[in-house]
Amino acid sequence: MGGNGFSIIQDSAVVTFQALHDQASALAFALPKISSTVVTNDAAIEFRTVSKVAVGSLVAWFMLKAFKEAMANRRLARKLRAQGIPEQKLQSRWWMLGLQRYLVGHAVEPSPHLFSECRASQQLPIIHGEDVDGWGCSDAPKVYLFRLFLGIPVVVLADPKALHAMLTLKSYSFVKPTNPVKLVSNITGTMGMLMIEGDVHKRHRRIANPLFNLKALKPLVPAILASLDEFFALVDQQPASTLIPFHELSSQLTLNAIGHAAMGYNFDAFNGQGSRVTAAYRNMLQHTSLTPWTLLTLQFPGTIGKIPTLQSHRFQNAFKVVESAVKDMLQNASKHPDGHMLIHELLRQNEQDVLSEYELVCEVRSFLGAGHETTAAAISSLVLLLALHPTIQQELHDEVESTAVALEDSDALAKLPLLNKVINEMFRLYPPTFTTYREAATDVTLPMAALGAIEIPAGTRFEIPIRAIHMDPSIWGDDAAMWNPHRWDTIDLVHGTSDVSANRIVKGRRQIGPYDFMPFLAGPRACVGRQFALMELRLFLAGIVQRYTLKTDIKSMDDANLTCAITMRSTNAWVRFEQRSARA
Ligand code: HEM
Repeated sequence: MGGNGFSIIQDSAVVTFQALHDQASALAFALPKISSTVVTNDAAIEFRTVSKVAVGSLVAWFMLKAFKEAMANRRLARKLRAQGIPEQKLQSRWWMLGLQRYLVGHAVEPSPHLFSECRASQQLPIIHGEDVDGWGCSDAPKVYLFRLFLGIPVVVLADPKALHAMLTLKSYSFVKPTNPVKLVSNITGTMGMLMIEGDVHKRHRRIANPLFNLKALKPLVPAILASLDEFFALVDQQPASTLIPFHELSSQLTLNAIGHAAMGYNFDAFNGQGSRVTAAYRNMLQHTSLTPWTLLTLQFPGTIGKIPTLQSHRFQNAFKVVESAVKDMLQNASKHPDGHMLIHELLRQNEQDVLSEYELVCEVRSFLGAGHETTAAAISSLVLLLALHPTIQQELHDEVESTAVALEDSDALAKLPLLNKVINEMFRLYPPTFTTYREAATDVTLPMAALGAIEIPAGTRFEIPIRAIHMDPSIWGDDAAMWNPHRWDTIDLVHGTSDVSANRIVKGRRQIGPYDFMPFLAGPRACVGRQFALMELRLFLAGIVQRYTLKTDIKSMDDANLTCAITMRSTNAWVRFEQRSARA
């Protein structure tokens, strides 16, 4: 769409909007006069007039506001484009003069950005310059922008140098944007680490970091294994040929595990409806799925967000149940000052009351929320992938058996090479956190490998397309889309430097930088629970392949029905768990 075309539209639209607004304002001023004179004559006519004026004023006010916002977004996008950031082309050409871009962005198109599944395969070509103006595949700057409603520009950023600046060097200059944060705060409360920024975040992180070092985590192993045993007991009740919906059971397994290991709490998730808190969690997670209604409530919290629905009523109830259970957990933990669960360590670290009672509640809710769905998604993908790759599954079984590692020995498990490669390769292609978002808190300069220093105005939104980066052939080679744990035989994870692309292959080994592989993100806001998650996944996976042969009827991960809300996960992980000893 040419710039002139838009100017014409803009000018005539300004006139129209302004006229509407003026008319509405004039009518609104006239309103008292109209009411006083007409009241005795014809009440019905008066009511109709008043209603029309009220509705007209409201529409005019709303349109003017929307128009102003669309214009501000247009100016921002223009500023970004002027510095070389390309814009994704609109697919559809049927809206006059490209007005679509300024009203609904890419929302009405088959676009990688709203409801489409897990995005990477659609985002990748654009990162490489397809469907953007002026760039070819080889010299594409690994950054582009697309539009949301009212033309809000969102910069999709895969440039490692810029990611280094955004996530590490200037991490507090980029905050989490309001809408995704609101969605997550439904689960974690407003003062958990995922939500907070700046000095408040630093204060929380100082208290939380020691909870997740290896010394503090080791005592949790027996509790995690107890949850695995509960899972085994459940599976062993079924005939070996039963297909088990592991996409559901994985959530119950990880909820029990984090309950036992971190909070000393029994969620009893395998037991039918489970405890009230388990049911409440289920309700709350439903509330965070990205339905069009949820998106509208997030976009317009003061109006649509306030409309009471059955779902919001259920959510409020669930919220109260979880809140009061977490308070009980904290109260019980305070009676055992020498306890060795995460919650005891949290209270010990907070002896000086650095965190208020509400902040503590939010942190516990964050650990429960952030710690169970992500790990459930990961173990669900792992089990399905092994069922789909019987040779790797057998190799892994042999590794666990031949080294005779006791599951209790988390240090020895951490050293099993294939176990770690299988987990890494799952995180590469099926990262539970498949994408994340940031917003510039202030005007800030962002260095980019291909474009130099870019001036970023405050309020600019960013998407970090984690999964697309993990699938980029220019990073991982031509077989990037293939699930192959043995690729890690010749990979070096390079730390501390942002860009290794110039020297990608060194002595036959592929160099992967910290911003090429980010299942837990990077920098000061990377996942605090990373070591806990890895320990849990190693225990689960080693325990499961030691005991069972995994089989499935689906043919590939394409049939796994990956869905994306806060996490990306399979909703079709039907797997047979055949006991190895029973088979022999
Ligand atoms: C497979 C499992 C997990 C994955 C893939 C994962 C991934 C992530 C990612 C990508 C982030 C950064 C999000 C962002 O800033 O945009 C994050 C943050 C966080 N994660 Fe995890 N996570 C996992 C498990 C856990 C566990 C087990 C816990 C706690 C018990 C946890 C607690 C947190 C917290 C509190 C944050 C916020 C950190 C901060 O902002 O300082 N996560 N996680």
